[in-house]
Parts: sequence; C-alpha cells; structure tokens
Amino acid sequence: MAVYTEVSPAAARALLKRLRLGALLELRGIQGGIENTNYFVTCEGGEFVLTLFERLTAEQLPFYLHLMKHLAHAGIPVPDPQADPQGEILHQVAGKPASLATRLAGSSQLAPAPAHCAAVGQMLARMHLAARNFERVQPNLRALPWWNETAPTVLPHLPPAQAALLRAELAYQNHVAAGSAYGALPRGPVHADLFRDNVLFTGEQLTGIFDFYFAGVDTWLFDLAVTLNDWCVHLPTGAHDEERAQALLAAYEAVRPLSAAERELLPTMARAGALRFWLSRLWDWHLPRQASLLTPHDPTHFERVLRQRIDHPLTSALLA
Ligand SMILES: Nc1ncnc2c1ncn2[C@@H]1O[C@H](COP(=O)(O)OP(=O)(O)OP(=O)(O)O)[C@@H](O)[C@H]1O
Ligand SMILES: N[C@@H](CCO)C(=O)O
Repeated sequence: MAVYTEVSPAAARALLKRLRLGALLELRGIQGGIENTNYFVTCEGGEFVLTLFERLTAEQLPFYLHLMKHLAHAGIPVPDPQADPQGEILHQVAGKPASLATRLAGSSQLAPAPAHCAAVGQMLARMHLAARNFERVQPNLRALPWWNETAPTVLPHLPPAQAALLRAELAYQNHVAAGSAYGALPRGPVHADLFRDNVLFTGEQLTGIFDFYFAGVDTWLFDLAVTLNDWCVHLPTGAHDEERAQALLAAYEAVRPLSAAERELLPTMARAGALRFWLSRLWDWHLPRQASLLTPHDPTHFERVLRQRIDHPLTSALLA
C-alpha cells in the first residue's frame, strides 16, 4: 500500500488550481511502490501522478525533478513535472514536498525478452546523451563514498564468508576508482536504478521510464552495468544471460558506442553495480530505518550476482 499520507480532494483541487489544470475528475491512490505516496489524478488538463515525498528532502528533490523535466523536453518518455505560473515544480501537499507529473502509458515487463532489453539499451543511451547539457549537479548519493561509509555498519551483522567478500570487493573497487582508466570514463547525470519495475512497455515498445530518485552524476558505464545486472540476469543463479545482454549492449552502442576505457572496465563496473545493490539491501535488511515504510528486498540475490560477476567476468565477446 503506497498511500502513507491521505490527500483530500480539496487539497488536490487547490494544487490543480495553482497549476491551471482545470477541474478534478478523479483522485485514486496507487497501490504499488514502497517509498512515496502516489495518486493517479485525472483532471480537465490531462492524466497525472501526484507524488508526496516521504523520505527525500527539499534539498535533494529539485535535481531529480528538473532532470525529469529536462529529459521530457528532450523527447525521452519520462514523467514531466508540472510547474506553477512562477515556474516552481516542487509543491507542498498535505504538509509534504510533492510533484504532479504526467502519467505514462504501459505496464512493467518483469520477464523481458531480448527485444525489451534492446529497447532499454537504446533508451538508456539516448537518455545519457540527452542529459549531457543538464546544468544542475548532484552526485550519485549511493556511490563509492556511501559504500565506504555504510560497509562498517553492516559488516558486524555478516557471517565470515560474506564479510570477507564485502571487504575484498570494496578494497578492489576503491583501487579501481583511484586508477586512470576509471578517471577516463565519460560521466553525466544517470538514472542509477533502471530496474525492470521502473520501465513501462506497451508490447515491445518502451513507453516510459520513471523513479529518478536515485539519479545523480556518475559514470555512464555504472548506469549501464546496473541496468544489465537487472535486465539480463538469470534467476535464481545470478548468472548473466548472454542473449539479452548482447541485445541490450548492441542497442546501446548503436546510439552511443563505448570508448576503449569503457570496454576495459565493463566487467569491473558489473561488479560495482552488484556491490551497490548488495550493500543497500544488506543495510535495509540489518539496519531498518526507524519507523521504516520499506519492506526490504532480498540481499542474497545481489551476493549471488556479485559472485557470478567475479567468477565469470562479462567478456569482450559481448561487445563484438
Ligand atoms: N508517471 C507515471 N506514469 C504511470 N505510472 C506511474 C508513474 N509514476 C508511478 N507510476 C506507477 O506507480 C507505481 C508506484 O510508483 P513508484 O514505483 O515510483 O513508487 P515509489 O514508492 O515512489 O518508489 P519505489 O519503486 O522505490 O517503491 C509504479 O509501479 C507505477 O505503476
Ligand atoms: N532497485 C532497488 C530498490 C530501490 O529502488 C533494489 O532492487 O534494491
């Protein structure tokens, strides 16, 4: 249930009035999602999603919302946050920071075929290029500094074999990040959480990408690796699926070919992407935030993915 804060029709009408979007026709709570309160809003001005932010702060939100607006204006199918006459896109509803963004068509494809992966790869590359001239800067808040800060709080909860893996992988990723190949990777604003449940399709056509609330400036390769690790993985082993991975990568490269440094570091970034989500899931699992709204995801999935990416590195044959 993802309605943590009730929004009255009167509060919704007040927002629509400020945004000049006409009369309210329907206000319906959305059941999916675990982080925010979401409502579908139908009004004379169209169909929208009203989001009340339960966790993110008014300092962090402008980067995410303006990035969405920038991408929407560049023709990427993402929710477009609506502005008031002063140009403000971060609003207050029921005492919470809130946005009203366009509703996208389609539904999630949780068992993707190579064609879906190709559509995701192509859109990811288009999104990277479209965000190049986005002017705001906010780092990926779940990148290496967060891993280094969080690991010591998680390690005491782990059995020896897991603790050893976490320590070793963190040391390896710190070593890589200090190197010149890593420094040469192209970077920009990235989604950083492009999992299956954040993409919408109608048939094989990608109709929407949403949930930009882990976006930040990072390497394009990290974003690609995170996306590959979710879309092109065999459940339950965590091994990567060659056919889907090839489809995703070929479609990505048809829009933006990878540089030599990116090709060299793809296997390493696949490990980094697995480490990032193993660690965040371990953190949610062992140290649930007070009064948390979150149902933690299974951390062991990403431990398996990480072990697979170490034991069977993604090969350059993938990039042929
Ligand atoms: N702009 C949109 N257009 C269409 N549907 C949307 C849009 N935004 C959200 N949804 C729907 O609402 C559901 C909940 O949204 P979302 O997944 O962002 O929830 P959340 O609680 O904010 O985040 P989380 O994914 O971290 O749980 C989505 O699964 C999707 O079905
Ligand atoms: N995609 C994340 C959840 C945060 O959106 C995970 O699967 O751990």
